Amino acid sequence: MSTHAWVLATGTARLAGAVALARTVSDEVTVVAVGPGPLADAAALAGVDRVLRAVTEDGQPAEALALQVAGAAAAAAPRLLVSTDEPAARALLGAAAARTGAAALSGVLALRADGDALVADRAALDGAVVQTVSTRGPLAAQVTVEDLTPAAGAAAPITDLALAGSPDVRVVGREAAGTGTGLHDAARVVSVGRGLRAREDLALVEELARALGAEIGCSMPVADDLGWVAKERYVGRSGQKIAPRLYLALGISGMPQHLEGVRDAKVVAAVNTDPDAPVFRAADFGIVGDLYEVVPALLAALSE
Ligand SMILES: Cc1cc2nc3c(=O)[nH]c(=O)nc-3n(C[C@H](O)[C@H](O)[C@H](O)COP(=O)(O)OP(=O)(O)OC[C@H]3O[C@@H](n4cnc5c(N)ncnc54)[C@H](O)[C@@H]3O)c2cc1C
Repeated sequence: MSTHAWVLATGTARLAGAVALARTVSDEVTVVAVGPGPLADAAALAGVDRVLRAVTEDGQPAEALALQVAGAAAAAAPRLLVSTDEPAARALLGAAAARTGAAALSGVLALRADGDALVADRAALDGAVVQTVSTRGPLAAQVTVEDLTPAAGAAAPITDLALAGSPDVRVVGREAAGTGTGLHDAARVVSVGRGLRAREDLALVEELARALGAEIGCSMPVADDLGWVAKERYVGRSGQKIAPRLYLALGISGMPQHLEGVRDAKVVAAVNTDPDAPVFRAADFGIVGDLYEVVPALLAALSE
């Protein structure tokens, strides 16, 4: 099956991975680069056949062009539309899916052709299940991929995407968000999950963080459901994406949504009582054990 794909890009993070995934079922892959002008130049190096450039005006968020990009998608009618997990790219994908009538799927891990159908494997139920979804119609896939370094090659040609109008939407203010957690600059992060039994036990984790000169992070439920740690500190797909030199996960199961936040960490270490916890598959170092025993032992070792 020959399938023309459009990859909607508002940044370059994981773009080459998204292009490579689109290519598994497509002979021709076009990146639609929606953002400041230089984005298209970077996208042209992502292993793509051509780039359509939709330049945002000064201070205009990429999502402001969602209807215009969706209109262009409807005119080109690609069989496959793809975005990474970047929030702005997902907004563009949703608009394009609605306009083109494509079936929208999130968390797509792999694609293949089966006769005239496109078949997607996608993560469901918090990543506990991989669903296989098939469609004979157009597909709009938000893909969950690793970052790739594209093979060196010539830059793809860039042409301007003709857009009907430019919406009057501008960023009119900008200030640092949240409480300035320091997570983004931290060389070390000690992060805690639902393996922690009580709020007061956070003191133990904080003591370890102090001893390591680390910032505190957590899984989503610890911040969102339990409210034990500030929401600005939860790590993952819908939380903070961080790149410390050391990420120490204490009592965190390691669901894909959490691990997406530490894809760029240099070293991931995990402590979990369950030897089959998914976190160990992503960890460079792991201790199968009770954090209530391992953390005091680490503190004792650090004080020696
Ligand atoms: C759309 C969507 C977006 C999401 N975004 C995020 C996100 O951004 N960030 C995020 O974190 N989650 C996110 N989630 C939720 C995610 O799927 C998981 O549910 C969540 O990460 C689980 O948190 P946890 O690991 O702390 O808890 P659990 O999954 O309950 O794991 C607790 C772990 O602690 C271990 N444990 C228990 N006791 C001990 C002990 N004494 N010592 C050591 N280990 C122990 C257990 O073996 C278990 O592995 C999202 C989910 C969805 C659907």
